[in-house]
Amino acid sequence: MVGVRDVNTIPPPEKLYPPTVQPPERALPLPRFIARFIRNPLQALPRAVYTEPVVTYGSKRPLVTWVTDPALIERILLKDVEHFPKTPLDRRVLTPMLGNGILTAEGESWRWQRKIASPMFRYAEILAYVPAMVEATEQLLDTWKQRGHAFTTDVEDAMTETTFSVIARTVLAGIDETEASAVKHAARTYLDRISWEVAAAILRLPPTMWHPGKANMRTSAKEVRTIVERLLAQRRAQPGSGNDLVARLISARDPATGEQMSDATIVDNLATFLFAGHETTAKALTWTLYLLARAPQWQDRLRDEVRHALRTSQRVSPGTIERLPLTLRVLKESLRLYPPAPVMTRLANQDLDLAGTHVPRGSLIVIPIFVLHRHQRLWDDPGRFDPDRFLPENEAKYPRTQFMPFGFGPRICIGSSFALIEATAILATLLQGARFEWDGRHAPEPVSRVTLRPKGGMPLIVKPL
Ligand code: HEM
Repeated sequence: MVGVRDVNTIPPPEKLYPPTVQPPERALPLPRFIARFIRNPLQALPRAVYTEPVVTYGSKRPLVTWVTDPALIERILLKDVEHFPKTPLDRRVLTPMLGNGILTAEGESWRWQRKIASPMFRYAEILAYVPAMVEATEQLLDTWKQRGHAFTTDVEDAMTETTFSVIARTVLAGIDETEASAVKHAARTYLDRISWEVAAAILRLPPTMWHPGKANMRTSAKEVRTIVERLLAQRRAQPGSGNDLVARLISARDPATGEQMSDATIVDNLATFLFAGHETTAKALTWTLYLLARAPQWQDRLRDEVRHALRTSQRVSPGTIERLPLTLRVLKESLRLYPPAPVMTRLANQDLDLAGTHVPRGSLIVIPIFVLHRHQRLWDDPGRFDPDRFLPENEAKYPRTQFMPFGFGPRICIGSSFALIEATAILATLLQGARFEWDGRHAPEPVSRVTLRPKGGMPLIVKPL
């Protein structure tokens, strides 16, 4: 039986095994594999991927090679990185929305863009955005407090609103509400049907092939890019304004040559930051709130930690972030169990051997982060929620590629500091203003749609404090 762990079998919170995907015992025949893949790609991965280092799918020529061995992942993403470029699949699926920005570009173009943008994403620079992150969260808390009583709400929606509001303030100050809501809606529509496009790419069907939602995906991509183009034009007309990422991208120069980004490249990257920068962090917060609602003792400990860290002040500030080690530990355990970007892909650009498995040139390599983080050989009791795995003395024992919610190597997420600071600031602020409780029933299946969504949303009981 493939499905979500039955709610009735979930043990009490001291030993919490939150919902996961039950993999098929054996690899499924192609038609069932594809049908299940379209519903939820994670449900198509056979159990062997959770127990073996390398598993291939496909009889003559593998359609997919799943790799979950930390040493092999390090080889793919770092040591032999030139033999494992990003895939045509990634480009096909993301380019209509993101163009040739940092996430999708390759070679010299990628290197140059990454060099120009990296300084803007340094930890110290991002700390300056903490007030914007706290303000966006306080706005949400205000609307909750106005209700004056406990209520059930979908925290997935609330977190998407909040992280988008942060991105709007820090990446694109000046975006108005109508445009912001159009971008949010378009990003959701684009991701809704993305599994069709991924499945078509795995089967090497032509990019022109029709599938449900294809036209909507195209329209959504166009809509986002038009809004971003208009905003950039506005900012060009008022040079020197603001400290957001648009202003920084406009003025950034290659330190060696003085070269600046073209408008087309700025648009690609703004679309990338809008898209990659809010959905992922929203999902991290959504799953964390679920875990805290299921483990109220952890929720209390975190609330206490925040109170102490705030000292005499009322609000979370840049200085508070580093005083919240327990909060960070819980966030990491949440990122382990529910990695917001659950899958990464690479292309083998030559014939090779991976732990005794022959992988022909042109093979699609998939690093299923979701499975890596729950691999039977790597983790003790992998399905259990246990933030103490990330006590410094425990964390030091894991190879660098055993826990990698942000990827690894030269293409590691440029926004990882942004995401961790933001998730910490938002969570700490939320815990000061509300309590989150579970309704005793909802056990959402994690569904991969580029980001990891909870099936049926994430209704939780919110009690304003
Ligand atoms: C919890 C939140 C986030 C998670 C889990 C996450 C995850 C990832 C992962 C796994 C990759 C590597 C993809 C690959 O190598 O194939 C990546 C790359 C990237 N992420 Fe994030 N991300 C998050 C937040 C952000 C934010 C906030 C931004 C920007 C504001 C961002 C921008 C990017 C960009 C531009 C890349 C491409 C980097 C490159 O190829 O050089 N991400 N992210």
